[in-house]
Amino acid sequence: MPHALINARDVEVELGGTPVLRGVDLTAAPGEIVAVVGENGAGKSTLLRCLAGLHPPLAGRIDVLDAPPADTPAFWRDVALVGDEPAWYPGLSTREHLELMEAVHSRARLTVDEALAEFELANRADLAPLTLSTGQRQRLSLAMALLRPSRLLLLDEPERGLDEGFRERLAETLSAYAREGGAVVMATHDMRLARHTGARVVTLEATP
Ligand SMILES: Nc1ncnc2c1ncn2[C@@H]1O[C@H](COP(=O)(O)OP(=O)(O)OP(=O)(O)O)[C@@H](O)[C@H]1O
Repeated sequence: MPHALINARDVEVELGGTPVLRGVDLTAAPGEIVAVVGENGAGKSTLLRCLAGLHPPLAGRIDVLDAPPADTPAFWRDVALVGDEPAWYPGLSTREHLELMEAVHSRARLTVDEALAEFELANRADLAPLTLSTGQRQRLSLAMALLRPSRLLLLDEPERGLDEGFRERLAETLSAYAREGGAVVMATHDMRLARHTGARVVTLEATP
């Protein structure tokens, strides 16, 4: 098995004094897609936040790209996160949000026009994100994350707001990312999406 990009062992997290994660193990290797599933409140988003260096675990060990994750520019050069909706830049159109990504990241994975086509936003390119539908905004969030180069994609319910047809397309997009050697960890309630990507499924149980 290739050297893991994520190696999390016996992770424990408490929020507001309540245990949320206990004894959680997770690995992800280059080229692998891991689907983290579990009921509402099982701690999927919390685990993703830990992997993104946004919340330190109380106990256990998390290595992402061979070091504990840290909310630093160096870390984010290799890691792309799609979680809650981003803060949209006032005055910038859909196309300009993608152009911004292209401008600040050398070696973009997609051109702006390719991203607009792949995420089916070409006919919305000149609109402000806040005038897009929920699913269209989610596609823009995903397009911004997939346009920039990364080795690891962390996705919190990427299916949020997406119609059935686009979910199938997303499965192909994520599979292609993994074939290029990237790793994907996604929290999801969509078992079809997990199946279509060939993801390894990790189930979190809610802590009692
Ligand atoms: N700041 C907080 N203080 C106390 N408890 C919290 C806090 N934030 C989250 N929690 C609790 O942690 C648990 C895990 O939340 P989390 O959002 O990680 O679950 P999830 O598996 O992603 O759920 P969902 O499927 O609904 O998105 C929940 O029971 C939630 O109420």
